[in-house]
Amino acid sequence: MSDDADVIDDVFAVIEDRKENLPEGSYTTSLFTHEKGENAVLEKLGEETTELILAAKDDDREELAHESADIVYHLLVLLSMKEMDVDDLREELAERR
Ligand SMILES: N=c1c2ncn([C@@H]3O[C@H](COP(=O)(O)OP(=O)(O)OP(=O)(O)O)[C@@H](O)[C@H]3O)c2ncn1[C@@H]1O[C@H](COP(=O)(O)O)[C@@H](O)[C@H]1O
Repeated sequence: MSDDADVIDDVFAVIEDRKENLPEGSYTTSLFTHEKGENAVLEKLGEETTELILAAKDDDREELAHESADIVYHLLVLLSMKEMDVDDLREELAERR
C-alpha cells in the first residue's frame, strides 16, 4: 500500500471539518451552505458518471482516474450531508464479501 492508503479517510475528515467550521472560500463549504447544495452534489454525481463512462469507452485511464476522484469526493460530501460516513460504506462492502 502507498502512503496514500488513508487518503479517503483524510478527505472525509476535511469534509467533516468544512461542515462544522464553514471556512470562507471553500468549495465544500459552499455545498453545505448553499440552499441548493445537495442538488448541486447530485447533479455533479450524474455529470461525472457520464464523463466516467466516456473515459472508460475511450480507454483514457488518466481521465478515468480524474472522474473517479471527482465522484468519490462528491459521494463523500453526500454521505456527510446525510449524517453518514465512510464506515457506512465500508460496512456495506464488507457484508458483500
Ligand atoms: N476532492 C476534492 C474535489 N474534487 C472536485 N472538487 C471541486 O469540485 C468542483 C466541481 O468539479 P468539476 O468536476 O465540475 O470541475 P472540473 O474538474 O473542472 O470539471 P471536469 O474536468 O470534471 O469536467 C471544482 O471546483 C473542483 O475543484 C473538489 N473540491 C475539493 N476536494 C477535496 O476537498 C478538500 C477541501 O476543499 P475545499 O473545501 O475547496 O477547501 C480539498 O483539499 C480536496 O481534498
